[in-house]
Amino acid sequence: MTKKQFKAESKRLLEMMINSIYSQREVFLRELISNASDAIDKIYYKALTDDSLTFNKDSYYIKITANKENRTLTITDTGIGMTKDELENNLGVIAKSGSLAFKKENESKDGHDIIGQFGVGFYAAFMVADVVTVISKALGSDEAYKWESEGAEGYTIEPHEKDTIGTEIILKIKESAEEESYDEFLEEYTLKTIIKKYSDFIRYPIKMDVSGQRPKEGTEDELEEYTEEQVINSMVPIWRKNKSELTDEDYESFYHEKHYGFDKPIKHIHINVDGTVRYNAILYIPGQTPFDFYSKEYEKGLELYSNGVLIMNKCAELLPDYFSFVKGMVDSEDLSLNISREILQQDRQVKFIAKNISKKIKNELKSLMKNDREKYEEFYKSFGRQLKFGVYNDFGSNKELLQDLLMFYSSKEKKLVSLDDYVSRMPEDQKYIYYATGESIERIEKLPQTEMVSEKGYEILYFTEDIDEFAIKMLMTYNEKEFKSVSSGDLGIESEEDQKQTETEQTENKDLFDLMKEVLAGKVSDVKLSKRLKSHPVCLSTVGEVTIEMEKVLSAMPDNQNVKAEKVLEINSNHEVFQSLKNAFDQDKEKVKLYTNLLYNQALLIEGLPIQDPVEFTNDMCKVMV
Ligand SMILES: Nc1ncnc2c1ncn2[C@@H]1O[C@H](COP(=O)(O)OP(=O)(O)OP(=O)(O)O)[C@@H](O)[C@H]1O
Repeated sequence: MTKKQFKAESKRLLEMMINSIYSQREVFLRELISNASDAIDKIYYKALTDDSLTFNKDSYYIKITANKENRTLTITDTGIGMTKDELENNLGVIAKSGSLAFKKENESKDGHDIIGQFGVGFYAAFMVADVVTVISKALGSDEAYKWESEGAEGYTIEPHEKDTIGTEIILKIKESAEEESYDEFLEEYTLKTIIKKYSDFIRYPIKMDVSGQRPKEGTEDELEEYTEEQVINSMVPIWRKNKSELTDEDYESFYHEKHYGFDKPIKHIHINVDGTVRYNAILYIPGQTPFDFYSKEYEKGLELYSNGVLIMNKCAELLPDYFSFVKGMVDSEDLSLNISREILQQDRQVKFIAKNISKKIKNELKSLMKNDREKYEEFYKSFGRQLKFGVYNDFGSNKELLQDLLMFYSSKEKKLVSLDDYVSRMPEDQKYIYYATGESIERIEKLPQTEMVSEKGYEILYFTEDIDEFAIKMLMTYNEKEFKSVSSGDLGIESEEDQKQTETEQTENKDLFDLMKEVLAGKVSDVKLSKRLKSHPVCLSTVGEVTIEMEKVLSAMPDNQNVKAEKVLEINSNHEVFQSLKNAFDQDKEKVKLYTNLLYNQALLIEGLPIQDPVEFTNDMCKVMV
């Protein structure tokens, strides 16, 4: 059986190419500049093996010239040029990439990597031009040729005059129609912006005649128009430079130039990886929280370059959510791009890079915490919350990675401490990592529940953010030490003797407590004596997973599921109030009810919880007074 070749309707194919590959028209310039850069690179490669050729970088350039009157935009390069055959084969055959073939023949050895690979970029010119004219003279040839096409209808090739080696591409820019304007592609400002955006790091100068006004010599206040040739691109990407050549100021200016932020970054991280997937990255930890950081509008991501050409403004896949504050860029030669160079067809390499980057950021933050605590605290104030969310999210799958970066306010140190700081100085007899939750440090300091733990000399971590307790619940332990809320039923501190005594007193007063429980039915699950309280008469503790702070957070959520903490009212057996309760129980049961309600409401207030019936509470207070 003979195999038949597929045929393509080339006219339709070209139309499809022109209209459906790129989502933004402006990338036509990126494609043509990349081709010009490839063409110069090819001379460079040839010079490596051909002694008769010398490659003097300074004599190679790309020039962009706009002519508003004729509506032409010309891209001139001093690259390798094309012979008649090459014009036919490369520009006359869709999806034929002379550059890819060249690349295969000349394996890249030193980072000069050819950009073109699909053989389609050139046709992007037809998105903005009615007619495309290519005049080219190939290296080593005496003849030049003109290739011309109006798009789908085909093309012509004829001999042409051209003195120098290289290629000139003349685009006859489309007339603007009602809703579609093409005029901007003849505007100096727009062209400059597009060049800066996509082709800033093309390694050859991209020149343009730029006009402006300047004070006229010999006059006081007269201005004169001038036009001068300027190089628009920065050329050498800072990320390809040697770290030792770069100063902090260099990194800072790059941060500002790229508009990553207006602030002064806390830290930069420069990564050069030459492994299975080669990439360079410059990452920044911003100095200030972006104003929209904790809102839905904030978009995370890093700039993604392939060989110095911008592919994506914000590649979200490169950053995990917990490091979403990181700014910067990644450049890799090893990305699998799709033909529009816009989205990645398979993101194996991106995943690999993302994983590496994450590890690197973590290590850098860890060393910042160790070596420059003050700076780390500054960072933590801005983005610590995001790290805690990171511990909590995704069912805690990143907790191992992030736990060392967490910090909380310490009751003893009166400043932020890490979990490692805490655990490493725990006394031998201390079983748990204690924490207390509340709205503010001042409020927590006054919590009755902290009394016993503090008296024992143990350090307490203060949790003042909504997310804190949730993150810690996800963590469960740190260095095999369990976390314990000072409000939890069993603090693991009470001596056996104390416990026995409490149990005895509890049994002796069983009827009193039963009555109090009856009064508070549905509000608390138990009423009991407490040894944790020193000077305060009452407090609330909780049983089970949901704590009072968690209840508060959950009830403030839009999809409030009415989750309640199981509360226990604890009474200080050494407080005079307990004696009053006992007396009331013997003499006047109504008074027990009154006192019980008062004490319960007081406990709620201490916890920052609302009182169900404030009027009744104030009436009860009055009853005690009169
Ligand atoms: N300015 C130029 N100088 C020399 N050769 C060129 C020039 N522009 C295009 N070519 C040749 O034409 C071929 C096709 O260009 P085109 O832009 O369509 O694809 P590409 O650059 O190979 O791949 P991609 O679609 O990935 O950009 C190139 O591979 C190159 O051989």
